[in-house]
Amino acid sequence: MARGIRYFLSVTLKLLAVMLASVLMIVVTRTATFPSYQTSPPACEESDDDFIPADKERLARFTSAIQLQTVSYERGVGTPQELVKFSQFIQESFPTIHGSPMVRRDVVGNYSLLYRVEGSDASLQPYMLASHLDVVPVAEEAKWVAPPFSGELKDGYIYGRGTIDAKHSLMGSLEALQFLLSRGHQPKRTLYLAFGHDEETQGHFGAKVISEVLTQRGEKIKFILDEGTPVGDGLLPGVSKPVAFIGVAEKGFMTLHLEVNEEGGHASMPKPESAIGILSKAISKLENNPHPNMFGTGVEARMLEYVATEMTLPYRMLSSNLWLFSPLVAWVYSKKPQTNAMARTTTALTRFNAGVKDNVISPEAVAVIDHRIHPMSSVEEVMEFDLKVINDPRVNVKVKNSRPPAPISPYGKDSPTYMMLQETIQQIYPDALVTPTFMVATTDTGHYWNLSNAIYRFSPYVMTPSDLARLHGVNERISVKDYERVMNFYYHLIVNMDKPLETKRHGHEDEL
Ligand SMILES: CCCCCCCC/C=C\CCCCCCCC(=O)N[C@@H](Cc1c[nH]c2ccccc12)C(=O)O
Ligand SMILES: [Zn+2]
Ligand SMILES: [Zn+2]
Repeated sequence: MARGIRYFLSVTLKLLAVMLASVLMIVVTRTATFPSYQTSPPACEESDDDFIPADKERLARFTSAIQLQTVSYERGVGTPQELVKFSQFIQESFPTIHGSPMVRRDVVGNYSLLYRVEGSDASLQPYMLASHLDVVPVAEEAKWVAPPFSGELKDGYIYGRGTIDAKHSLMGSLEALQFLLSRGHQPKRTLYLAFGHDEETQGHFGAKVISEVLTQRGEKIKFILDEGTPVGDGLLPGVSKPVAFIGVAEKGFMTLHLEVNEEGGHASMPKPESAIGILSKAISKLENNPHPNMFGTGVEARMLEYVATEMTLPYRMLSSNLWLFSPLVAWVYSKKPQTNAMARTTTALTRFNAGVKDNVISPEAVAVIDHRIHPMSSVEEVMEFDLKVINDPRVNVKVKNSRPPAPISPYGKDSPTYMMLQETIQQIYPDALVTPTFMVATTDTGHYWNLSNAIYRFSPYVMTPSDLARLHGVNERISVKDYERVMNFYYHLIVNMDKPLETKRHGHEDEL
């Protein structure tokens, strides 16, 4: 009997050792031979005629754009006079665009702007460059090193609300178009510039109406590029080179209104549970029971694989073997808010209101939860999860607003449009790696799904970890060098869109 057990143990141990050795071999082989998704940057053909300098005039125009306080506060509550002034400012600042017979300008939804630049080849599908006119309000003004609506130049940076969100792309695309038109260039492919006026409050009166106008015109758009993820410097652990993140998808969202109604009364005779207590327990349960970590099931895994060969060895090993290490990477990602946002549906408690007086038991308590839904989950799944966690019929849960995660746009070598975007980025950032990702925040593109199946979100400026807090925060700024890159990025993009979207290099024909 003892011999039998010994024999069984020794066979089991040998089997385990063989399995371990095989796993190790697979890990080592995959790490050593993992394919590179990076392409070398296109040859540089740039001449002086082919470059938009951030000269005095262009910088002055950008400063003026920042000085107009086009703030959006709440849904439907913006700054109409400033938006009108901004519109006039754009008309005066870009006379070549506005005087061109190729350009049609429409004011949509009272303040949003839609430009159509007629291409010479009507058989080609138009494409669209999007941005927005509005900005978020300023808080903590005293902490700014320059007034937030000054557009002041300080140590090589332009400071002000809107510099990276998103007047850089609005002004940069207009500068590029003006530069091209003033050189007598007519694009082959028709292009739209779409500037919503209320993106910061979800675009219900801007982008949504732009989308309706284009739908009425029967327009199908080849691809859409909106504001989005930047060129990260130090944002991705294990990569020392800059990484340009192209947002090929976007999380969904669900805003929940939670309400508890109980009997109020005199504070001297409380019941064991109050409306405030019941609601507090419910939201505390939600905070303590995060939605499942879904890392590895979506684009975030591809993001790591795209840069795997460029990572330092430990990260390279993990990223080229996600079949094995996904749970470990998922755990690491869950440790920091900005990476956790990529791993799961997040739960943010954004509002909590109750009570009117110190000695009155409040009959009512309300809270708002802002969920951002992982691209591989759904509105329904999130709701079901929350109700199970709360598990209390006294808590009334209502959906205020929701949007499912965005469809995933084509990416990689099979998508000529994505590859054109990648090459354009490399023309401006030759040292950067390029990788697909998804946006954890939402953009106006949520209103454009019916117009195109190829929607990308990218902002061509560099962002370091310490810059993350500037977005919607204090001391928002862009370097002069980056603003110059923004203008030249759009310039190259417009030029590249006139070349066949092919092709030999990637083995695909353009289907229009
Ligand atoms: C490992 C990391 C890799 C990726 C790094 C990426 C870093 C991210 C850096 C920059 C992203 C820039 C995003 C800019 C766009 C922001 C758009 C935005 O803020 N939209 C709002 C829309 C909104 C307004 N009210 C509501 C209510 C409910 C849902 C949405 C909104 C937003 O998403 O909050
Ligand atoms: Zn924005
Ligand atoms: Zn914003």
